[in-house]
Amino acid sequence: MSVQPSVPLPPLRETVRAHGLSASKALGQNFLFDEQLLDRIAALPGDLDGATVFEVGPGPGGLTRALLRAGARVIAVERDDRCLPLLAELSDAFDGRLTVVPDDAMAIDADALAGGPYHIVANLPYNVGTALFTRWLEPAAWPPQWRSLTLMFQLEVAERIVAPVGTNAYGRLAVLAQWRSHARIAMKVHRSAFTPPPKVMSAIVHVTPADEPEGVDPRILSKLTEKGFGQRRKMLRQSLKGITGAIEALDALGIDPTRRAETVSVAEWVALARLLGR
Ligand SMILES: C[S@@+](CC[C@H](N)C(=O)[O-])C[C@H]1O[C@@H](n2cnc3c(N)ncnc32)[C@H](O)[C@@H]1O
Repeated sequence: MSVQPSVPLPPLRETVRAHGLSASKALGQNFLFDEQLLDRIAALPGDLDGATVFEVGPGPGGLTRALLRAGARVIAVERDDRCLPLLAELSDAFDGRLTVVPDDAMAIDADALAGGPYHIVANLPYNVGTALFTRWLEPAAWPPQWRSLTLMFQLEVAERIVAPVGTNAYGRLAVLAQWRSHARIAMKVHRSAFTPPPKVMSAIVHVTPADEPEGVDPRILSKLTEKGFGQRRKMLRQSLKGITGAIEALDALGIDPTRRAETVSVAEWVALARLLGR
């Protein structure tokens, strides 16, 4: 479905030029202007007609326009006040379906703002992208209030999120993203699609909640992987020795303590966390 604005909007590049908005490196700004690409990204969460979407960093609003065209109600958090007049025009053109929160996304409770089920869609600023992502993966209650995450990362980060065990990219991010979620790279995006083009390639990761393994405290899993991958070249008996009971748990599960964190599968980390939580 495609909902057109009630007031015709000029092409985004023109709006940006008219407002004299230039990209700020400090705020991680790389803008997307290609409407077809933006519509493809907005289609990744599935049918958004009438759905609520939380967007971090709308900037001048390219992705926001695509989400609104897809019929979503959008709540967008933007730190850069220079973008607010452009976003206000967008909200008017789409009959108030866009709410802009001028704040730092790190200080925002998205669950409370959305007030019900919602999707998260964002071309994330690289400086807070991973911190926001791990926060969305770590709620105590599961399934979370969000129904899907559709997030643009640098390709290297996206590869770390979906990495299988035993690969160089496999680490804490992969375990946190995979132990109770399905995570996949949905689309690679060439650097030339952005203004200005970043130095590296990007990719969109799509994540949906999966069933949660029983009897696992997410805080224990978080601690274990933090220690294990914090010293990834060390043997487990060394990297995990600061966690009470961890060496005994390795033994009880038949996990060789001379192995390294990157050889421990997601299921093995989960089993370790479960045993330590008893
Ligand atoms: C990569 S740009 C994406 C802009 C736009 N969504 C697009 O796709 O063209 C990242 C956006 O996040 C904003 N931003 C950076 N840090 C932020 C933060 N902590 N909280 C909210 N927005 C932030 C930037 O101002 C910028 O607009």
